[in-house]
Amino acid sequence: MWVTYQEEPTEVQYPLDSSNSYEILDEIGNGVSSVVYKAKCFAMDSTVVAIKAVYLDRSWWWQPKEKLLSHPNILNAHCTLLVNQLLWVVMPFMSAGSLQSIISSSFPHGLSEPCIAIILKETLSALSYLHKEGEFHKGIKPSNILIDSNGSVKLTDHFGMSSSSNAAATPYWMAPELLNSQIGYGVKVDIWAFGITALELAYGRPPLSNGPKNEKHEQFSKAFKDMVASCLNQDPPKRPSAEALLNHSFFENCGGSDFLVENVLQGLPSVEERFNESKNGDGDDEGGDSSARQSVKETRTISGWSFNEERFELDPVFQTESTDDSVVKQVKRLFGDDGETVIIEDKTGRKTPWKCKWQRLN
Ligand SMILES: Nc1ncnc2c1ncn2[C@@H]1O[C@H](COP(=O)(O)OP(=O)(O)OP(=O)(O)O)[C@@H](O)[C@H]1O
Repeated sequence: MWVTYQEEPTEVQYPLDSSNSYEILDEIGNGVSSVVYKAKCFAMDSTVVAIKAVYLDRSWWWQPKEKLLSHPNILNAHCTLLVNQLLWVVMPFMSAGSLQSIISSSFPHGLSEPCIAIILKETLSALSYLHKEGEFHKGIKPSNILIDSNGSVKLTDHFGMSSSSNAAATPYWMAPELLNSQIGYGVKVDIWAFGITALELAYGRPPLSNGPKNEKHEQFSKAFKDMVASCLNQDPPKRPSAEALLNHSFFENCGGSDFLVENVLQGLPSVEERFNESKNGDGDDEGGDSSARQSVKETRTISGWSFNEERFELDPVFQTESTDDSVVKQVKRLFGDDGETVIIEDKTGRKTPWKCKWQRLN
């Protein structure tokens, strides 16, 4: 049974009859296993909603969770319904769309620090709540942070994410421990992904993605660099909790939603215009990690990324300390032989080429 997360227990029940109650208006985004539409709900005075249509056959990691979550920075579904082979997640329409779509359309070199601070603080509030509830998100990235026309920030896509599978995680935002089957992982994978998200908001692209090298790091404050560095600690227990991060000096004197409206949302094309532009443009899609399909020229190690605060970039060198041949085989399978481009294919058939290098340490 699929269980819907609700904003508050409410008397208003969105209709579960797809054919007569909703009219699809526009496609506004897509992900690995879903398409997102802007739609109208007739039974609710033609309220505009977003419908995420999830292909159940491509979503092996989706697992319903029987828990009611309620937090101002978490976007909850109005209802979910089954339409042919699709699961429709009907949710409030966040008219400014995701940060991924905002950045790729209008801020290709990233946002200013005061804007980043507001967005990240709201995201942290949601994360701190989720972690206290014993949940973790595992999909923290700009395409899962949505903004409304009034500048409110909400985290989405926690619906049914399985905490027992790492399949849902996407390469750029994946914490090192998710790549090592021998060690466990927990809520700190969200803190790692939060750190990568911070870098993406600052640079306009996640570290290691394709594109011209951005030298913007000179301009970042010490507080920002320190905050990001703490999230990108290779040792999960050493990463701060979401709650502790909320008290970081980077978030002191943080502005409010009006500041985002003035400095980010004004003049922004509509979410549907942006989506059409991205479809007609250079092939960059809304999935947020499409450039992962290009080869990544850096080197990696199985123990993860090493973060260099001074240079403010990740040194992606994968290494394995294991003498166990099966681990080495797994590394080879994932990363190929030294210097090779390997194609990682997930169960949805999505292929991601990585140019990688790995070395055995012992
Ligand atoms: N409630 C919403 N309101 C407005 N726009 C939305 C809403 N939900 C999603 N979108 C838009 O649709 C795009 C794709 O969303 P989706 O959740 O499918 O992306 P994703 O997180 O990249 O995919 P995946 O879940 O496969 O990783 C978002 O980047 C955003 O622009």
